[in-house]
Amino acid sequence: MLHEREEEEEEEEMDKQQQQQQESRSSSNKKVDLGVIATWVKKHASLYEAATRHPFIESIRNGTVDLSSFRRWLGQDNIFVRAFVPFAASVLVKACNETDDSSDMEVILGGMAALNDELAWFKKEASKWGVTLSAIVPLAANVGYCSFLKSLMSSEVEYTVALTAFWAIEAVYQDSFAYCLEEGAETLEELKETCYRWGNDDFGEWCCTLEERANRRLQMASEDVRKKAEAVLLRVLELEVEFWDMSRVGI
Ligand SMILES: Cc1ncc(CO)c(N)n1
Repeated sequence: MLHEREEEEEEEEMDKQQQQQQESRSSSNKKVDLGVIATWVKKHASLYEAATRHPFIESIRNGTVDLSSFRRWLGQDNIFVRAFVPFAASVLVKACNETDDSSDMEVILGGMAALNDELAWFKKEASKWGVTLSAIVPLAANVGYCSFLKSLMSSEVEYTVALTAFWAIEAVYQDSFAYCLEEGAETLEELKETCYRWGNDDFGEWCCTLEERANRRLQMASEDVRKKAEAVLLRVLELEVEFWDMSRVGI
């Protein structure tokens, strides 16, 4: 009897160990599913949060935003988007030169089509808010960000690195403005169109597709290129924080 009981306990112990091994295998699989970019967003969560939950964005979401801050942001962002167009075009050129996968080109082209509407939207929105776009001078944070974009256009910068920056730039705006459209947000009615411009679900889905394309390239990239891409992601997040800072009055 005692011998049989010991055998049963041994079998139960074996089953338990196999169960634990199975669970650890499936949890490690979950880690693989995260993807390189989501792993970096998790690793640098405080900087990502600083870029996507900035006080300027919080003030839009809770309805307390100073409208002169908003006007300043609008005038500066129009300048940024005009510098972003050639950067996006340079990512498209790198995609055509460096990848065999034509779906990257289609995803990037999709983003560029939106940029065309965006330039027209800034003109309309500026006249709604009495902002004379032609009179706006780029402030220091904007000059710095635009020159960073220009540096990424160099042929020395790998497609995978530029694609990661492209994703980060778009994803910060999508995440920030979607936050202002969430249930319970108190965003002013007259600011909802701006938030919707980047916060809408279609743009959100496009950003996810862009993230998948970037992850695919990052997975197959060398360690050196992955390191450069991570550094560029962090730099974009820092520049986004400085851009929001610049928009607040008196800075
Ligand atoms: C500063 C800045 N970052 C990202 C975007 C997204 O297009 C934008 N319009 N402006």
